[in-house]
Amino acid sequence: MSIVYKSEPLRGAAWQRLFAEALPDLPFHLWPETGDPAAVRYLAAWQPPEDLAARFPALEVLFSVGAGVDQFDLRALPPHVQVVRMVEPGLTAGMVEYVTLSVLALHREFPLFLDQQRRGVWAATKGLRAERRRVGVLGLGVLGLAAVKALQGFGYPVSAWSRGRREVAGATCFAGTEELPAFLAGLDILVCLLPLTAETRGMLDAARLAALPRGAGLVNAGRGGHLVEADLLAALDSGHLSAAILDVSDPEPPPPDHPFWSHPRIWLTPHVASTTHADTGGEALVENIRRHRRGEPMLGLVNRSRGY
Ligand SMILES: O=CC(=O)O
Repeated sequence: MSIVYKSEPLRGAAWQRLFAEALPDLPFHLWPETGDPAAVRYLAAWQPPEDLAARFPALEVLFSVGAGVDQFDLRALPPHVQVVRMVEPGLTAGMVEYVTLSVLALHREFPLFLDQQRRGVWAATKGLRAERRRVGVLGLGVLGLAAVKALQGFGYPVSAWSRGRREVAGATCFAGTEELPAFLAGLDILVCLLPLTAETRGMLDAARLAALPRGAGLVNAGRGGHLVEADLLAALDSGHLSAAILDVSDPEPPPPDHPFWSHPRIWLTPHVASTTHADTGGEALVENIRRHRRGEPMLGLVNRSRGY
């Protein structure tokens, strides 16, 4: 029985050392080294090999080394293979930082002031107290929930939307497609932390952006595929939206002549909102393999038909 790691090599080397101590009976191979392919029970990867099923016939669990699993072709995996996304405190903390920074930047109108600086304009605005700035988070998974709690700490009235009904202390929760317009209509800042699935692809389109109040701002730290980029540009250029902070695009990076590079009201970061940490991520993987061996549910287990 063994595990193969196929992703960023430095983190792989750290995890190999950790596994040698924590699970010494489980050989840890760094791709393209796999040992006996028929002995491979676990694969930790960002991009699995295309011939996954034929190459590793005894594979039981495919672990994503990141929070998302949209990079996997879930339909092509043998039905018995379990899929697990990364849930680890370092990844969550990084996302909380990014979302907090972005919401504070929009709340304090930094995109406007930096654009004014470039144009040599010195003009103050009145600003708004946090208690009056309505912030909404799309997605209430591990990351969405952590973001909601952090934002509540600043005094923002926070609401959240999820596919299924959820309750979060102190937050107004909306559920399902039918409640999406009401959720969006009550926001000054929208944060997208959804998983990318067939249902959420293209969700932030002209109609959804138009449902936000005039002057609202957008943070997308989910996936580029959630956003119809042309619709965002139109909403910014018409003045309906005030600014957008984007960590993701589709494709990544955007083509050299893409307006995202130079738009005065867009801040673009190169998919850095959060990454799996070598230490805490390795510990989370060890813990999940222990759980799997004991027949216990793994943290971050993906419902394959739902896609997250
Ligand atoms: O986008 C990054 C991840 O899925 O961890």
